Amino acid sequence: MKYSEIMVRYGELSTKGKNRRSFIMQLASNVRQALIDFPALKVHADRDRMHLILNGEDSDLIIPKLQKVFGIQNFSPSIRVEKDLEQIKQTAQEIMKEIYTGKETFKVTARRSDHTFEQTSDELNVTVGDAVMDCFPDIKVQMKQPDINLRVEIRSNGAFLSYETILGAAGLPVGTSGKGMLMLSGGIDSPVAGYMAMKRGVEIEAVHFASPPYTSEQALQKAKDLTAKLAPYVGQIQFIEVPFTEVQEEIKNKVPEGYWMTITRRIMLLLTDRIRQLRRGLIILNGESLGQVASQTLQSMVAINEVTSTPIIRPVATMDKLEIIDTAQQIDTFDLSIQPFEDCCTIFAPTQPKTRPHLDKVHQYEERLDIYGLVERALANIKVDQILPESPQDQENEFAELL
Ligand SMILES: Nc1ncnc2c1ncn2[C@@H]1O[C@H](COP(=O)(O)OP(=O)(O)OP(=O)(O)O)[C@@H](O)[C@H]1O
Repeated sequence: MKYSEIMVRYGELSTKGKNRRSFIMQLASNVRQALIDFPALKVHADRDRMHLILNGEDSDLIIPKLQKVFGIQNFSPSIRVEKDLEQIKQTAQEIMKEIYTGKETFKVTARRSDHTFEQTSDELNVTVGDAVMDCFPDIKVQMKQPDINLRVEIRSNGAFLSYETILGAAGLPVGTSGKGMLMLSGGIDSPVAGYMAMKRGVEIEAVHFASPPYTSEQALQKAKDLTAKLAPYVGQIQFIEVPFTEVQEEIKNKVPEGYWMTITRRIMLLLTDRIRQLRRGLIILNGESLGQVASQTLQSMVAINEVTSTPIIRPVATMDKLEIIDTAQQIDTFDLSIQPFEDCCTIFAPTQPKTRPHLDKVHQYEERLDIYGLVERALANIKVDQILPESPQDQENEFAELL
């Protein structure tokens, strides 16, 4: 069906009182960014709804992208016609001819914001309903939960007909809650943590620690590909690659094996916090989940967390692994995450990491390291890349390479 516009209904925005205006502006900007590949499309946001004027752009390509924008409850693609009863009736009939299979019940829901229009909403319900029944005399009308709800809206700039309500991604528009640094490994959990944070409005930047030559180019690429899977929710994500080889070699040479993991994680966190300060983030996010591995016991978390007072949000902390996997599958990161490229933590993993590290020992071993120098050198060599959503073209190319 050739739609002329998509009408967007806001999600939780309605409960946000005074902030409403800035929320709507952020959502409009996120929608524009997500649909940047459709130059003719125009976005008009008003207090209650947002209207995407398609100007000939293809709604089939736009809809999947719009479904990833947080802050949208649902949306309806609609057809615009002149505010003329004959045209409205005819379009209603055309829509029904396309979607009615002989079984569905239906009703018409008319709404009139232009009160100069010749019929009231109730009258329009009857007029359009009769027009449909002229075409399909046996069709059943049902007021409560009909299979097809044919909506007619009379606004100042035309009459709009729609029948579909497509669920949006809900949540809050990304950017309305400030910025957080997401510690992104190549695992299953951290991309899910990033997705969940974005859903609550947090803008994320991905921080990834790489230890070449111990970690491969593919491991780095995997982290970037995971970032590209998260990018459609915002349009683009900054990816910060932190060189971590020197830190890990120093730890391996100077710290007893049982404490490698704790001290590695402390320095990762310290570095992430410095990057956060430099890039004006407010919080740190990671994919830690309670009790999965040695680094994620409560005692370990306390020892690692000691290096900063910055809030660390752990969106998946209390989720079961199966729940996390479920979300990873929904957001299409799972298959990438399980690719077996060695991460910097796996390569330098001690055989028996301390699950209950003692802070006095941690401090004692850290004395052996020039932490200040290690941190400054790593910071001086970070690389920042802008990661864009994977385009359908890239996906085709990847597929072609496999053939
Ligand atoms: N190389 C890395 N770069 C950035 N962050 C990392 C890295 N390794 C671990 N982290 C952070 O520490 C958290 C816990 O790491 P851990 O090694 O226990 O999990 P993982 O299996 O590597 O990854 P995930 O938790 O994402 O499944 C990760 O979720 C991530 O936030």
